[in-house]
Amino acid sequence: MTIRLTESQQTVVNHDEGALLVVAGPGSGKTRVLTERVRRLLKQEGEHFRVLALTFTNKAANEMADRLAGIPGVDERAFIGTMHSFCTEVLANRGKSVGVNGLPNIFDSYQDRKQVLLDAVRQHSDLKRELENAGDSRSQSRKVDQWLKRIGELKNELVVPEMVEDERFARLYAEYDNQLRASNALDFDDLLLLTYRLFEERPKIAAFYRRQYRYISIDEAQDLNEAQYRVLCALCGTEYFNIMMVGDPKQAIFMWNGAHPKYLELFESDFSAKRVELQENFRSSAAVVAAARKLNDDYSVEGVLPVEGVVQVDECEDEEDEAKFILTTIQELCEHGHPDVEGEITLEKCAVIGRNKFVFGALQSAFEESDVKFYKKLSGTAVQSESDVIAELELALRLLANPLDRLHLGMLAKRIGVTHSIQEIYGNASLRELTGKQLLTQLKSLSGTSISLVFTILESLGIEGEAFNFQKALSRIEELAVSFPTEQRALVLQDLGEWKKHWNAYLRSESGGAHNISSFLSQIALGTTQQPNEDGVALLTVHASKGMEFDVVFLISMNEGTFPDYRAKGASLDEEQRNAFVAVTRSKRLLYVTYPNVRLMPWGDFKQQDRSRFVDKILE
Ligand SMILES: Nc1ncnc2c1ncn2[C@@H]1O[C@H](COP(=O)(O)OP(=O)(O)OP(=O)(O)O)[C@@H](O)[C@H]1O
Repeated sequence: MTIRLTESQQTVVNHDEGALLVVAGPGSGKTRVLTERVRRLLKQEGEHFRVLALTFTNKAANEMADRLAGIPGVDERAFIGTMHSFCTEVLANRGKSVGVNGLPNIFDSYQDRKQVLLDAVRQHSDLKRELENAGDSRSQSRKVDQWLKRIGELKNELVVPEMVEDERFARLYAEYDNQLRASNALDFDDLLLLTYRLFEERPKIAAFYRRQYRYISIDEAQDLNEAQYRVLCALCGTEYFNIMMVGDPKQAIFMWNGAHPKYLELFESDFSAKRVELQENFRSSAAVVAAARKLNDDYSVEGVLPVEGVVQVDECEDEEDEAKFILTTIQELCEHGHPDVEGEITLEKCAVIGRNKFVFGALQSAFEESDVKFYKKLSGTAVQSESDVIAELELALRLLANPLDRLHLGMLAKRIGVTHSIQEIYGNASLRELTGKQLLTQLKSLSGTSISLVFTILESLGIEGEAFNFQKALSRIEELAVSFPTEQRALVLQDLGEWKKHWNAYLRSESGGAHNISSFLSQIALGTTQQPNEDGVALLTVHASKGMEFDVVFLISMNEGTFPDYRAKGASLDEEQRNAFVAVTRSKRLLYVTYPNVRLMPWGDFKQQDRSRFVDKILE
C-alpha cells in the first residue's frame, strides 16, 4: 500500500545532511518516516553509502528490513539492528584492545549473572560474611539481586570499578567482571561499556565506523540510557552530524532501567539538531485517541482518523470471568467482524496487554481449552529449555563455542553427576589451546558409567571445528525421544520445536555466512532469532508491546496494585501512567479495558481488588 506522507513527514524523509530530531506522539509515523528516509538515502546515494539504523527491538529491525527489502544490496549497505547487535559486531571485529577476541560470548540470562556474582562473593571472605549476615537464604538472594542491579546501573552510567568510591563495592564489581572474564564472557551492559571505551580510547576505530556509515538513525530514542547515548556521541566524534533520532517522551517507559527522555533534548543541543514535530495520529480511532488523551493532558493531536472506534470498560467477577469475556469477544469479532475494522478480523489482529507476565494465567487456560491460538512475548530474549536433554545440549553447545566458560561447565558437570571441581576437570590442559570438543571428551571420561544422553547426541554430530550441523543433532534427539516416557517426550518435543525455529531463523539471517556454534549462540542471546511474526492472539506485557499496533487490544487486569504496580511511588507512578498510555495507543480501532473484582493470589486465597485509577481516568 502506498501512503501519502504529510508535509512534515516529507520534510523528515527529504532531510539530507545534519542532525535531525523528530519528536512526536504515538502513531504519528515516526518509524515510518525513519524507514522512508533510509530508503531514500539508499536509493539516492548510489552504491557507496552505508546506513546504520538502530532500533529498540529485533522485531522493529525485522520490520524495517522487510520494508527495505528489494533495494539492491540493502543487506550490505545498511546495518539494521539493535544497539546491542551493533556493539557486538564492532567488538567482534575490532574489540582486541578492550579484551574481546572474536565474537563475544554473552551471558544473557539473569540466573547466570547471579551465579557469576555469587562466585565473585565467594572469592572474598569479607563479602562472603556480609552476605551471610544479610539473613536467611531469601534475604541473601535479595541482597545479591540488589548488588547485581547496582552493577548494571553503574555499567549503564559508564562507571568502571576504579571509579567507584565505596571500596568494598568496587571490589565486588571488579571481582564480578573478573569472574565473567575468567569464563571468557561479557554481559549485556559490557557490550555498550566496552564499545564506548573502544571508541574513546581508539578514535581511529570510531573514525573507521563514521566512514562506513554515512548516515545514522535511531528509533525509540526516548528510551536511550547514558551508555547508549555516550556510545553514539563517541561514535560521532566532534565532526559528524548525520544522525537522526525519533522519539516520544510521553512513551518513556524504561526510566526504571536507567533510560531517560532527557537524551532527546541533549541530542538537540549537543548536535544542534533541527527539530521536527509530527502532529497527526494515523493509527488509532477517535475513541482510542480520546482515551489516550485522558492519560496524558499534554497529548495534543491535530489530525485523527475518521473512524470512531470503540473504547469499552468491562468489570468482571474474577479472572476466569475476565478470560471468558475476552475469549467470547474475540470469537464474536472473528466471526462477525466490526464496521470500524477493515476486512475480516483474524486472531493476528488481536492483542492482550497486561502490566506484568503474571496476569495471563486464566486467559491462557481459556484459550487452550477452546483451541484459540496465541503466542506470548512477556520478557527477555533467550530460549528457556524445559527438558533436561535440551538444557544439557544447550550447555554443551556453550562449551563447544567457549571452552573457557567455567560457569556453564560447572552447571553441565553438576547435571551429569560429575563431582570434580572445575580445576580438576580442566586438569593439566593448556587453556589457550583447549578445544570445546576436548573439554567435553574430558567431561565424559569423568562421568564414569552414567553416560549422559547429551554425549550420544554430540557424537552423532561428529562436531569438528566449524563443521556444525545443528539440524542433525535435533533430528537425533527426535529419534531418541520416541523411547522417552510420555511427559518427558512432550517436554523434549516442545523444546525441539523452539530450537528448530531459532535455528531456521539463524540460517535465514546468516544465509551467506559460515554457520558456527558461536555465532548461533550469540544471535540467540541478542534475540535476532526470535520469530518476527507468529500466529494467533498476541499476549504481551506493556514493555513488549512497544512500537506495535493491533486492530483490537484488550488491556487486562486493570487493578490497583497490578496497574499501577503496587511498588510504584512518586516518579514511578508517572511512569506507570506512561505505561498505560503506551498500552492504550497500541490499539488501532477497538480497545477493551477489563478488570476483575477478585483475584486468586499465588498462595491460594482470593483477594478483593480495586479498579485501577487509570480506568477512572479513561472514564472521566
Ligand atoms: N501519512 C500517513 N498516511 C497513512 N498512514 C500512515 C502515515 N504515516 C504513518 N502511517 C501509519 O500509521 C501507523 C503508525 O505509524 P508508526 O508505527 O510509524 O508510528 P510511530 O510514531 O512510530 O508510533 P509509536 O510511537 O506508537 O510506535 C502505521 O500503520 C503507519 O503505516
